[in-house]
Amino acid sequence: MSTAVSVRRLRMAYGTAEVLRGVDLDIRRGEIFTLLGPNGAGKTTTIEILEGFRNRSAGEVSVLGADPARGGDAWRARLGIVLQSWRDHGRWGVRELLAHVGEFYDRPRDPDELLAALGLAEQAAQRVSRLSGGQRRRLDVGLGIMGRPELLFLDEPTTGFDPEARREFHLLVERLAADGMTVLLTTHDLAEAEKLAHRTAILVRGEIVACGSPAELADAVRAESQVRWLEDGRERVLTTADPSRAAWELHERFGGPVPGLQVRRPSLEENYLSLVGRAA
Ligand SMILES: Nc1ncnc2c1ncn2[C@@H]1O[C@H](COP(=O)(O)OP(=O)(O)OP(=O)(O)O)[C@@H](O)[C@H]1O
Repeated sequence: MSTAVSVRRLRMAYGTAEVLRGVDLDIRRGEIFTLLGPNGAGKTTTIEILEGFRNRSAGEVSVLGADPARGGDAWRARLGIVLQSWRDHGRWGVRELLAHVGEFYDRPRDPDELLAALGLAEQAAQRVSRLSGGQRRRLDVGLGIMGRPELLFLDEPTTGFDPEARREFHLLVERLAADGMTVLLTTHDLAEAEKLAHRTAILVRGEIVACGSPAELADAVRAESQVRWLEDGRERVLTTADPSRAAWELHERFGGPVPGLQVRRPSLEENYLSLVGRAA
């Protein structure tokens, strides 16, 4: 499979503040890739560099075969960019706004087909300012994909969504990827990354601390369990990547059942938080 995005040793500083410290990434065509990390990790900075909106301090970046710092209009037309929110079109009608944006592209989508795919057919004539938050976000995606982009950037697309709106949004992103679009999205939400992404990179303080498929990430993140037991009247705690072996060794040492033995495997969520905490 060919590569949509390749990033090597990407560094970014705002003045003296180092925000990205040597980021490496490869995103394949047709992949849903999530950049996951806490506030201030550098997610928006990374995608702004990939979109060509921000000049990097150092490193090599290729997006759809071009360096974003030198990408021209033809290159930019192959990207779909969904900003955190378009706020300034409230007075437009929903269909009217899509049709208007379509005029900027050579091969725009049909606005009515797109409205149906977005689940917004009933809102076609409504003013943008009257949409709910979830409907608004779906329209934002519609605006981003009107020109049939090869690569879609979504910056924290589901912030503020209720579970139903989130599920519908995920289905929409999955359909787009199934049609061959590459999708790069940022999120704070581990569950979202786990559910939606083919692969996820966890960014903490400008460094990738783990990257892989949900299963690979679970292995990387679910690294440590706690083994507890009672010895000499006190509770002992051992943190280990191999709790079965630790329990077996204790069993050997005690020559039988281990008093008060407990093995606790933290949830992926707890481990993600501890990974984020450790790196910070
Ligand atoms: N234009 C700027 N000038 C100076 N510092 C900036 C600028 N933009 C972002 N930063 C700083 O860079 C760091 C990374 O910000 P960025 O917005 O990339 O993080 P993020 O992971 O997207 O965070 P969030 O999840 O809160 O959106 C933060 O410490 C932020 O304060």
